[in-house]
Amino acid sequence: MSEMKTEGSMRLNQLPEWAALGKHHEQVGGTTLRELFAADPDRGTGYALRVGDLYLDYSKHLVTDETLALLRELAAATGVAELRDAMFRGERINTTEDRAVLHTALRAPREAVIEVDGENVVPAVHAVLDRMSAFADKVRAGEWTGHTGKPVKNIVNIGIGGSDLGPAMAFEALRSYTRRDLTFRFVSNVDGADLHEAVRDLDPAETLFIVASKTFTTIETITNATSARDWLLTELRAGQEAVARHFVALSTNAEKVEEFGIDTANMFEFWDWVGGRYSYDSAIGLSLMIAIGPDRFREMLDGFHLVDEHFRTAPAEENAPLLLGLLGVWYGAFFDAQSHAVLPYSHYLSKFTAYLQQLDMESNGKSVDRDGRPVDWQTGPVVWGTPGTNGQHAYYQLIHQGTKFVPADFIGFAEPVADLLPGLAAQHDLLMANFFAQTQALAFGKTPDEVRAEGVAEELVPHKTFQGNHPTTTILAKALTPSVLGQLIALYEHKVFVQGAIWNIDSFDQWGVELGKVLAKRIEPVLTENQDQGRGEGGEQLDGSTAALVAAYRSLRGR
Ligand SMILES: O=P(O)(O)OC[C@H]1O[C@H](O)[C@H](O)[C@@H](O)[C@@H]1O
Repeated sequence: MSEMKTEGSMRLNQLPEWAALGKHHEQVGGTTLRELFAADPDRGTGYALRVGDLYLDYSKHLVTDETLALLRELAAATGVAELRDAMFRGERINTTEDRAVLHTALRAPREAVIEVDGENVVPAVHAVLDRMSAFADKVRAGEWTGHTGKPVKNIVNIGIGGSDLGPAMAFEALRSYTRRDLTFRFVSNVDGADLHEAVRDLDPAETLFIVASKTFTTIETITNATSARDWLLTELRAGQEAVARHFVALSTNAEKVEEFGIDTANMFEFWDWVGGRYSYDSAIGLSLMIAIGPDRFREMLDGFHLVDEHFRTAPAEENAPLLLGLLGVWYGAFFDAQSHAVLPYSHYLSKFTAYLQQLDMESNGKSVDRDGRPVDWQTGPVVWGTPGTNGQHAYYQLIHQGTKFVPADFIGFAEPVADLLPGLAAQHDLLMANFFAQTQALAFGKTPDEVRAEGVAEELVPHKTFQGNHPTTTILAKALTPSVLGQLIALYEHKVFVQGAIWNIDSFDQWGVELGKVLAKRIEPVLTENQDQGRGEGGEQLDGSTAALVAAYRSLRGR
């Protein structure tokens, strides 16, 4: 780490490369996309990249060749490539937790050698994948039976954050590849309603709970898992001995798994160098593997690996994660963009943006640099969005005509999924026509003169004018396959990495989630016990607002 360029050295906004971008922005920041396309009619093909199965169009961005060159110089000056190489080498680049960051090892081929503290981790990765495969095959074959001897048919993943969003998102994304005769549910919220709705119509004798938690200390997950165990044992009128057939664990913490009562023979392991939000291609993906089968799961891993290799080796000019990362830095720093929309035109990607929220916002929602100094530049954006075309009839209005500047990614597929009901595939062109039309409208808008030419009354002209100039990336692939999903996720993982490297923040810790956890623990007894309402667990005075809210809650509950 000591050779990292930015550590302890010049701050991002003191770099000459930063100043050069600022000056460049003053010169070209007002240039419109209409002007850029008029100046270069080949922009549509020139500003595009192919990575694996992904076609990535970045022509509708407010950049010129010079902007891109300056941004790449910034990446060079901030040591993005050096930090990337350090990550792939297994160095402890997560400095605040003193950990390596090696989600890329989870999809490395069997013969690869990646060392952490002198030990090659790849054999262990594949050993777990093999165990997962054997288990998934058993469940899929109806050979994994419950306590009463019935084959398991319902799989309920209990986890939260990275131990939920990844498998839940990928299950949804790859639904057409899943075993439709098995039922999959994902429980995350500590609100009992979540587990209630997940199990109320299930036969416990046919239900397998997968308790997914990296730490196995997360209160929501342990609470839900305990309730699930109580439900199962009560319903089956069985004792502790039934647990082994109905509960498996995905974790890095064997001790806690055992403490919970799950036999470590039924535990699928991963490692502290896998961050929660980077973990669904680890053992955390077991529910997905059962759903789509080990072969499809491995295809997905190959998709991830393909983009890992691209990120590691492609020259800066053609490096897609680098490009996407730099574009976000450009808009955050010089256009004051506060948010970034991700708008998939696939219903199967309905959880994709929620997944990216954790990936991006938990990684780059930081305000001190790697040396603990406050940053005085924008870091991670608010990531948001839902699948098209639904958003078009809801919040796109604000993107088109509001006062906010919202760069957006549009993700679409040339083909509908294979198993749609007869006739429904014909709707795909309509979906995609919307997909193309939206980025067109966002980029080029409609001028007042164009509105007038349509005979619109003068007083309505300002209302019907579209300012345009809203930048978008379009990502197009032939179909949403397991490999393509892996490629997409790796693309975003590395984009987030690039931005964190440039902003000089630790993208791999998440201290910001801790305070709320601690306070919830202190407040809980005040809600449930006959305790002085104004005081927390330790007898400390609660702040006025919280004390009043607790009093209102207790009164509503008759306590
Ligand atoms: O997998 P677990 O250890 O249960 O953690 C689940 C989640 O909760 C934590 O609070 C972190 O904010 C997340 O990064 C993590 O994915």
